[in-house]
Amino acid sequence: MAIDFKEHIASVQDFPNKGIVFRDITPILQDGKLYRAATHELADYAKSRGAEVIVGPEARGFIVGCPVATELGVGFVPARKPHKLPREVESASYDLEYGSNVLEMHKDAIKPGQKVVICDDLMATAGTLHATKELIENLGGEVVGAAFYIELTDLKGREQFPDLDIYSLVKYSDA
Ligand SMILES: O=P(O)(O)OC[C@H]1O[C@H](OP(=O)(O)OP(=O)(O)O)[C@H](O)[C@@H]1O
Ligand SMILES: Nc1ncnc2[nH]cnc12
Repeated sequence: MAIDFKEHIASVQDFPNKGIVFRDITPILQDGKLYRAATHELADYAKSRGAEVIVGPEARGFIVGCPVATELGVGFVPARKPHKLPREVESASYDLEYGSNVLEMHKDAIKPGQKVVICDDLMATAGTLHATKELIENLGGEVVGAAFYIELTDLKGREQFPDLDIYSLVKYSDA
């Protein structure tokens, strides 16, 4: 029977700021069967999109994206918060549901024409997706899909990317 991942996501009112309902995936991660099942779902999706590399934004995108990459036997590229990567970087900034974000990738992280699937735990405003996609495209990669455990549909992130294939395991309409 299909797993209802929503049953295993904790909703925390007013975290980190008043008015935000934080969707916490740690109950999935701490259960080996659930983490593996969620990984398999995203890996099947990424395979169907022809992913040659997985990109994950720091930090939860590492937790979600790394096992997908190893499952498929493709590389993983981190999009990191500023001043963490030691060599020449490409940078992009964007606003979040709370706060703002700058992400960086090594300039040689993506080969021109490489097909990339972005993996992260959650899409809210899609600011992180925007910044990550921009970085990949500036480096010559092709973003062939984006995969999330959770999509907050009221924030209309998906509508900002009419040409991008977006996959999510669960959706919440009350952001
Ligand atoms: O769609 P958006 O509005 O951009 O929000 C989604 C992003 O916010 C969270 O990351 P956060 O920046 O809080 O960092 P973390 O993974 O280090 O907790 C989450 O993991 C996504 O990357
Ligand atoms: N509501 C939310 N819950 C968890 N992570 C988030 N990142 C941005 N918005 C979030």
